[in-house]
Amino acid sequence: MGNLEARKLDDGELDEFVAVFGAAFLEDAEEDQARFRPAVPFVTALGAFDGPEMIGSAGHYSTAITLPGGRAAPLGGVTLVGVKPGHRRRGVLTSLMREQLDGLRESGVALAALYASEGAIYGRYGYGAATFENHLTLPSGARFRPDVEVDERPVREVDRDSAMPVIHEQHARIAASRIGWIERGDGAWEALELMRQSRSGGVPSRYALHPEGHVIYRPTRKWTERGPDYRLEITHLMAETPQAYAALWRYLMEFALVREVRWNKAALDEPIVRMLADPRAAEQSIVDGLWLRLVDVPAALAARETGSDVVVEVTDSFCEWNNGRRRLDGGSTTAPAQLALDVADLAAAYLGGCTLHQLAAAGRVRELEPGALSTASRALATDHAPSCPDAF
Ligand SMILES: CC(=O)SCCNC(=O)CCNC(=O)[C@H](O)C(C)(C)COP(=O)(O)OP(=O)(O)OC[C@H]1O[C@@H](n2cnc3c(N)ncnc32)[C@H](O)[C@@H]1OP(=O)(O)O
Repeated sequence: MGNLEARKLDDGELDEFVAVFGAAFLEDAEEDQARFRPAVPFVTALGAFDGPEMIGSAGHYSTAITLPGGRAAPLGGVTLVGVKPGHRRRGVLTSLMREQLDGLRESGVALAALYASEGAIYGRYGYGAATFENHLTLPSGARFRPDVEVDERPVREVDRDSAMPVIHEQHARIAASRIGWIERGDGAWEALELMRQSRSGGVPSRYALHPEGHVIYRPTRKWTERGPDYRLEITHLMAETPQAYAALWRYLMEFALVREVRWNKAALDEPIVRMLADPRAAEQSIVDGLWLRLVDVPAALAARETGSDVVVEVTDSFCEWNNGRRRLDGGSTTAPAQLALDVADLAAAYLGGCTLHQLAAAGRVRELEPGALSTASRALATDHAPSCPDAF
């Protein structure tokens, strides 16, 4: 490899950026343009170059994420990362991560997050798995417990143009109380939706509205010798009350022809599981969701409002400006450290997706002063499991 350089791209380079990302994912060149191009104007696009040839891509959206306590903090939503085949394992991704994290820090963004194509890639850059996704499957017709209250106002199917303004409003209201939810700015929703549609073979979404909630889903139609074997795949389901939530689920579970309802973005503590007369009816499988990076540890801790003065020794080999002792409330200190951990593990516990106790049990947090682990673990724990309904 000649001179490796990673830098911000200008508008004239964006088609090539998409082509590089497409090549990394072994996509068809023309289809890539159609799929991913609409998302590109919303990202800060970086390219890695070997001489004049662009060989790597990485982008990030400027967005915000809801933190425990309800505050929304600016977030770099990292996406479109790829390195062309033939140029891998020579540090190209590392150069892009370097450029991106330096840039985010310079622009004062304390948090970055991404969805990882493979789980072993991003820990080395200080990302920790901060939310988990519950891949949920329910058989059609599964019954609620008798005490579940359903808001009986009707759920109605509407077209996309009628649905989107209502969905935007409901999302904005609900997001403030959901840890891990990402702000949806102008246009970003449409871009994400296009990308998602392309991943599901182009099947268009259907939209069903309740006065206090909505569901976006796609049907898979299948017939067997024994009859219909349809499946509904939820992409978004959100409700402002438990009763509206129950109404949406009942709507989905009473569909004719359908055998199964699936949702790959349910939360770990998704209420539907506890609403069922037979909780075993729900099949659940858990995978990592959003990976989080504390770009600026003191600023990230201050935004999180832990209210804890436990002193942690943070190690960060990729962003060395974060190395050192901090109070959990973000304040600086000269007091001795009570806990020691890597920045990726602090990120894993930051939204409440796992506890410091769980990390310590895996040998990933060291308690330096007796009692400090419990105090700190409680300070970061949350009432609800963080989740993120979006993929980007
Ligand atoms: C947020 C997103 O967009 S996720 C999408 C990520 N993109 C993809 O998965 C597309 C297909 N894959 C690729 O394009 C590339 O293989 C990438 C981007 C994953 C890695 O790019 P590379 O330029 O090969 O990575 P680079 O050479 O900088 O590797 C740095 C380190 O990560 C390791 N690494 C890279 N990829 C992987 C992997 N898939 N699994 C485990 N380790 C990995 C390397 O071994 C290296 O380790 P070392 O520092 O100990 O030697």
